[in-house]
Order: sequence, then structure tokens, then C-alpha cells
Amino acid sequence: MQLSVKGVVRRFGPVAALGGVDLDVAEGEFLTILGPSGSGKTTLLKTVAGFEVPDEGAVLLGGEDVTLSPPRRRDMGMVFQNYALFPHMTVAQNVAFPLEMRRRPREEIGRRVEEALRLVELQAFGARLPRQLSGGQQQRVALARAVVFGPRLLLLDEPFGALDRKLREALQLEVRRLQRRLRLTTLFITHDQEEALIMSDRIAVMEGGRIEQVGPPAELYARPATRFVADFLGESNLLEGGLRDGVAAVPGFGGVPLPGSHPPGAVTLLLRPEALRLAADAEAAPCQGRGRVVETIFLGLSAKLRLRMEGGGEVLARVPLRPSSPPPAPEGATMLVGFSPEDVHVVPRR
Ligand SMILES: Nc1ncnc2c1ncn2[C@@H]1O[C@H](COP(=O)(O)OP(=O)(O)OP(=O)(O)O)[C@@H](O)[C@H]1O
Repeated sequence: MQLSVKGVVRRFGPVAALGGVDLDVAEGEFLTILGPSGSGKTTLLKTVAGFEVPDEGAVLLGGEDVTLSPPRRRDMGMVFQNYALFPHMTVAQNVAFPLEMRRRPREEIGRRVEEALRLVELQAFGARLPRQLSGGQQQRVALARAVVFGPRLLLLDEPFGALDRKLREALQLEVRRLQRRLRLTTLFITHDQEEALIMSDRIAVMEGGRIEQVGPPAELYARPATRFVADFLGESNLLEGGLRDGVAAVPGFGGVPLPGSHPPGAVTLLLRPEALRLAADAEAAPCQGRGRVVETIFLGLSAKLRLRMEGGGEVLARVPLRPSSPPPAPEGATMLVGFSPEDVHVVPRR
């Protein structure tokens, strides 16, 4: 169901955990709140869930003002990182719990629990106790319990935080498939930018109790609206330069002619590591400089190189590797570094 957060402020003494948040989540959308620790993600989620009452502003669910409704009236499904299952209840009893609370008929409960367990591929585990399951299986039970009653909204707060990487990746895809299949409007919280990029229809980047930018992953990655977003989402080279007549003077690279029109003055240019070309690959690049490799990190599919530019500054380059590629350049090597101005994004200043 459609969710609107309007001008929400939440203060804890002198701290404004939320400093005026506006956010719309469309019906069926998977929206991720991404931000560093302390940026206000959990406070925002709690406000939506009804565990926090905002000092100002409103929360609307399907157009209905629920700002003052208690959590149980909001009909939201929730999964938290440590949202423990009831340890003394079986898996099936855990999943049945929200239906029991709603006093659904026995026959319906049996049918829905079975359906929900099938959705998370745990139909054979109904009789087990939570402690007889792995961490990933427990989170799948929590997920089944969150969706079994057909919630109006699904809230996920770092639900994979405690799991190892492989399991995390498998569950990310599983949650996404389930969310699409049930067309559940979902608010997901993470501080992991990679996870946000993988899962979301849109991402809202939070910092200091405010939303810095909201948009589809590819848009935020390619055209961040602030320096913070550019830096937080993905890896970045943020080059400072002076702009005159459409050409930015960037240390290490000389003049960079910028596409589009920009007022003269100081500019910040974003250049993603994969936009940089090295050595022979850089020969045809319109913007060039020379750099000395100060660090090489082999990553399997690619290599990451940190280069100190002649003329000042450091850049990070990422070069794809094939099985037949020669090993990436060793530390100490000096090489041509180039890029094309089309791959540059001018980060707006505010
Ligand atoms: N109950 C509270 N009392 C006082 N301050 C609080 C309370 N809850 C949150 N805060 C403060 O509000 C700010 C936002 O906290 P919040 O937990 O929402 O951040 P977060 O982005 O979820 O962080 P994390 O990723 O570490 O969970 C922080 O400065 C935090 O210290």
C-alpha cells in the first residue's frame, strides 16, 4: 500500500534524529533507506511502524493518517536483524502467530502458514524449533511470519546483518523475488551500499536525519546530487578544479572540457574508478595524465589501482580482468591515465 512520510521531525533532547523527512513509496515498490550509522534510518522506520511518534509531521498509509495509530493497528510485517523467533514455539506456530492474534479461523491459519512456508521453501520445517534451524533459515521463518497475514507494508531493518556473505546474497535475491511476487510495498534499511544497489527499485540516501537524494540505483550512481551521495554510494574519485569557459582545470589532468553548461568557479567532478583507462587503453582518451601506481589490489574479476598523479592528487582506477589478462601493473610503475569527459559528472554544490 502506498506510504507517505510528510515533514517528519523527531528530536531526542538536542539531537534531531529526523530533521524534516519527506518520502513517498509507491504501491508495490521496494525502497531502500541507505545511510551511515546514526543518520536516522532506524528512527524513520520506527516512526513508520508506530514505535516512535514524530514531534512534527505525519505518516500516511494508503492515504489514511496513521501517525497516532499503535503499531498493531498498522498491519505491517517486520523483520529485524535480531528479531528473534519465539524460541519455545515451532516454526509453524511462529508463522501462525500473527494470524492467531487476528483471530483467523483455524482452517485459514493452516492454509496460510503452509503457503507462507512454501514461499520461503521451508515447508518441510514446520515442526522444528527455531534453535534447530540455521541463521538463514530463521530469517526466512521471520520473513514468512512477516508476510503471512498480507501486510499493508513490509519493513525490513538490516535483516541480513548477521549472516555470512553467501547466505546474504542468496537471501537478498529470495526476498526480492518474494516481494515482487506478492507486490508488497517494502521499506528496507541498510548501511550496505552494495546491498542497496542490488535490491532496490529506488534508494533514499540519508545523512544527519535528512534525505539527501531519492532515485533509482543507476541514477544515484551516475548522477549523485551531492558530494555525500557521490562518496557514499560506490567508489569515487572526487576531483576539485576551477572552471572557466567550460573547461575545468584539474590537477594531474590539465584541462577537462565539460559537457553541458556550468557557471564558472570551483567545481567538484565525479569520476568513477571504472571510467579511468590505463596505459595503452588510455592513449586515445581525450583527458590524460601520468600516474605512479602506489597500490594494486587484485579482486578476481577486476583489479583496483591507486595512482599518484604527476601534478598532484591520487585517483582510484578499476580495470576489468579476463582469465588471459596479464597481471595488473605492479606498485611503482608509472603509466598513462586517461578518461573521457562524457564519463565525468559535475557534482552540484549547495
Ligand atoms: N531513544 C533515543 N534517545 C536518544 N537519542 C536517540 C534515540 N534513538 C536514536 N537516537 C539518536 O538519533 C540519531 C539517529 O539514530 P538512528 O538509530 O535512527 O540511526 P541509524 O541510521 O539507524 O543508525 P545505525 O545504522 O547505527 O542503526 C543518532 O544520533 C542516535 O544517537
